[in-house]
Amino acid sequence: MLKPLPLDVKPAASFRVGLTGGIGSGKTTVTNLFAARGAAIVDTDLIAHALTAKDGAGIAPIQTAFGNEFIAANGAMDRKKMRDHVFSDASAKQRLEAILHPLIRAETALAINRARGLYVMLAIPLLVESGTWPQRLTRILVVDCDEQTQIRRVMERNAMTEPQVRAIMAAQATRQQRLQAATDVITNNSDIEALTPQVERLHAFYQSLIAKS
Ligand SMILES: CC(C)(COP(=O)(O)OP(=O)(O)OC[C@H]1O[C@@H](n2cnc3c(N)ncnc32)[C@H](O)[C@@H]1O)[C@@H](O)C(=O)NCCC(=O)NCCS
Ligand SMILES: Nc1ncnc2c1ncn2[C@@H]1O[C@H](COP(=O)(O)OP(=O)(O)OP(=O)(O)O)[C@@H](O)[C@H]1O
Repeated sequence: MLKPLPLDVKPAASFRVGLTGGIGSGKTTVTNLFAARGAAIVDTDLIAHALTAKDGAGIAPIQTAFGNEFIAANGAMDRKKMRDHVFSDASAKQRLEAILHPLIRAETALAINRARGLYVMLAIPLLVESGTWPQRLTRILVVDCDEQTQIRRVMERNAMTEPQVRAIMAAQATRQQRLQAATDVITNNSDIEALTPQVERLHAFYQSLIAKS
């Protein structure tokens, strides 16, 4: 039985876990398990989605830079169309990132200030790729997954082909680069049940580090 969540607790400001992993490695699945144990999750993918939803701050600059065809009828960014575009055109990806990354950083800073829980866990897909995140984090937790499993899970979830998934993976750090940057690793090659003991061990470890600090 899990203890009631410490929802009103201001987290230890200096203790920040950055969680990363390749596309489909299981970041969301793992952060949900930490959230259930009282960690405050700030998920930069969710922030990026909100910025590109109808009336999000990213919509007007994206419309100007990419044209109306990248805005869906409901006013949100057409995600599938943009995904196909940016992962086959590196300069388009750079233009999209130049619009969204400063907005994501600003919203992330606000979300960290609002966060309540035992500690803050920041889910950042491009943590290793970014020059700035690693030095702002206390721990770097990598969700590691072998490439075939990663590809299979994304193909199943997003109805994508293997070349499409591989094009996204090619735009990301390699598995090796992520593992080199890691202070902690969760392996997600088998079933969801295999994640729980790994999460519980690290959650206890993080709390012990906070208690000592
Ligand atoms: C390219 C877009 C349109 C694809 O949308 P889609 O709904 O298919 O994917 P979603 O946003 O849920 O992201 C899923 C995963 O794709 C990968 N990914 C997304 N953006 C990037 C990127 N710029 N470079 C490499 N991988 C990326 C990450 O592994 C991420 O977890 C979208 O991801 C986007 O707007 N990206 C730019 C913002 C960004 O860099 N986000 C990631 C870091 S917060
Ligand atoms: N251990 C597992 N067993 C079975 N399915 C899993 C497991 N871990 C994750 N999945 C499934 O694989 C897919 C990808 O997982 P998840 O969304 O957690 O990854 P992610 O790293 O957050 O993805 P993205 O990079 O696209 O944001 C999801 O459909 C999820 O339900």
